[in-house]
Amino acid sequence: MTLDMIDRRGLVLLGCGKMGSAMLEGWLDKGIRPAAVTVIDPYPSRRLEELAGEGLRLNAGLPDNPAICILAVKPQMMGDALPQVGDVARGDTIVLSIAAGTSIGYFERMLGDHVRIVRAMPNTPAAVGRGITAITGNKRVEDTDLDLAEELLQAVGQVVRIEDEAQMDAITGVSGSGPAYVFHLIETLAAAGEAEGLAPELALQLARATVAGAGALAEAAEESPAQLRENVTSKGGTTAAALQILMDEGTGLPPLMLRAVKAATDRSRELGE
Ligand SMILES: NC(=O)c1ccc[n+]([C@@H]2O[C@H](COP(=O)([O-])OP(=O)(O)OC[C@H]3O[C@@H](n4cnc5c(N)ncnc54)[C@H](OP(=O)(O)O)[C@@H]3O)[C@@H](O)[C@H]2O)c1
Ligand code: PRO
Repeated sequence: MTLDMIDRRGLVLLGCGKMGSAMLEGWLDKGIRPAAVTVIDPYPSRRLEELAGEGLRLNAGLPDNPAICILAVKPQMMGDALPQVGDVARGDTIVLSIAAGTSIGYFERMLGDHVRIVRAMPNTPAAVGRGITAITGNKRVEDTDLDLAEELLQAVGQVVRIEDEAQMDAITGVSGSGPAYVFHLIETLAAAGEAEGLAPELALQLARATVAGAGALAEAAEESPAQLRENVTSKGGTTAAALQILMDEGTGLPPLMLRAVKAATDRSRELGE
């Protein structure tokens, strides 16, 4: 129903890079027609040009009062890019920003505090419909607006609603940036396999399938991640030998992950200053 309404009134996407294009593919998959989408991006990808051949409006004028306008440019580019969609502030279009660190207050100052603003933090597994996005809105946003944003974002994965915008920084540090930590885990697990004598392609295949399989099991199983870890760990066996290093309170993953997530969270706060 909601996606029908978006399809009818139109969706504007400002910035269609890694995150914008990941979400766009999900929306097209869910049945939003290319003709309902307007993309503004100075250097469109080949894929966007292909979609323009199917009716997507590329760097064209804005539709009259679109249902939603998604802001997906880098935080540092937002000030330059935003005037291109300033007209959406005249209607009742929902403005949904996915920019890290950039506060609702910033958009209220730039567009006016009468505008319905939703701030969201998605992640790139959205490209395969397995993202998770946190959302929150300003005072102008009504429940039905959040329902619309939620339905749109559910097209690319799970959605959680939060009350306190300040939590967005930590959410960015955990799930927004988190896929990169997991990809780095794959890289380092494969490199460690190579160091133990495995061929590079085999090491990468093992590491990739192990992380993907463990992730799927963690999501599907009723047991906690701690229990699933214990299920792998035989007393006096190989996993216990590795976990002694990985779980070391002083030098293992716990202090390292604390520092990494804190660095991302702090950077999100800085971007908002
Ligand atoms: N990537 C992620 O995992 C992720 C996750 C959550 C949130 N985010 C947020 O999503 C936003 C986009 O990140 P991204 O990783 O997708 O970056 P990106 O790949 O650089 O995408 C941004 C896009 O905006 C375009 N752009 C630059 N200036 C513009 C302008 N004036 N008007 C319209 N478009 C313009 C860029 O074009 P050029 O490349 O030609 O400059 C690029 O295609 C950021 O605010 C980021 O904080 C990203
Ligand atoms: N990518 C963006 C960044 O690195 C925001 C979360 C993931 O700033």
